[in-house]
Amino acid sequence: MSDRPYVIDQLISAKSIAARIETLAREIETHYAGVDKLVVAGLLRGSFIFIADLVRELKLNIEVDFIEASSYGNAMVSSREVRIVKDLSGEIAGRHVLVVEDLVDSGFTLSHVIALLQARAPATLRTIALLDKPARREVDFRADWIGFEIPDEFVVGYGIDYAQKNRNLDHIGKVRFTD
Ligand SMILES: O=P(O)(O)OC[C@H]1O[C@H](OP(=O)(O)OP(=O)(O)O)[C@H](O)[C@@H]1O
Ligand SMILES: Nc1nc2[nH]cnc2c(=O)[nH]1
Ligand SMILES: [Mg+2]
Repeated sequence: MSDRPYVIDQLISAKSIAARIETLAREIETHYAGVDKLVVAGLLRGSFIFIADLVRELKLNIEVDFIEASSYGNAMVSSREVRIVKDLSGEIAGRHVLVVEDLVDSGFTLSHVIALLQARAPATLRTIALLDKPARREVDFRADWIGFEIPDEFVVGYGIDYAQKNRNLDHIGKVRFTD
């Protein structure tokens, strides 16, 4: 698959992402006003740029943790088997947890991770996803905060890869095959 020639067309600019994150950060600050500490847990690898930008906008007392899940490998469709590659480093029982994800597509990844974390009895557990592709949903799942709803396109950039490439683009693009 990944040896097919392709180009990347811009879908969401770096400026639009930054503006949207500012708005989301204010909503999250309002939601957690009065909470003394929040665990912000990023889902690796795709969310690494989003979480870095989001936490720098949040004027809250936070801790950062990561969990790594993978279900796509180098493919463009979900294997439907979500592998936990790395667990959170810290305990979350009784704590307020916000899970940060780059993209909800079929919904398998985030719903699996949320079920796993919910079983650890956090005080609250919420989710934020930069991108939502509702047309592709296979399990009933909606993040609590969403950056952008996008059409059914295979996207890359701003942390998101195609066969491990393009994560370093500063914007979101869509893959267009040229063969
Ligand atoms: O809603 P879903 O259909 O489950 O798809 C979304 C997930 O797929 C991608 O992760 P991937 O498994 O490719 O791993 P990565 O984050 O390490 O790139 C993306 O980062 C989301 O985590
Ligand atoms: N790179 C990439 N990975 C995904 N995983 C689920 N949907 C997508 C997508 O649109 N792009
Ligand atoms: Mg991911």
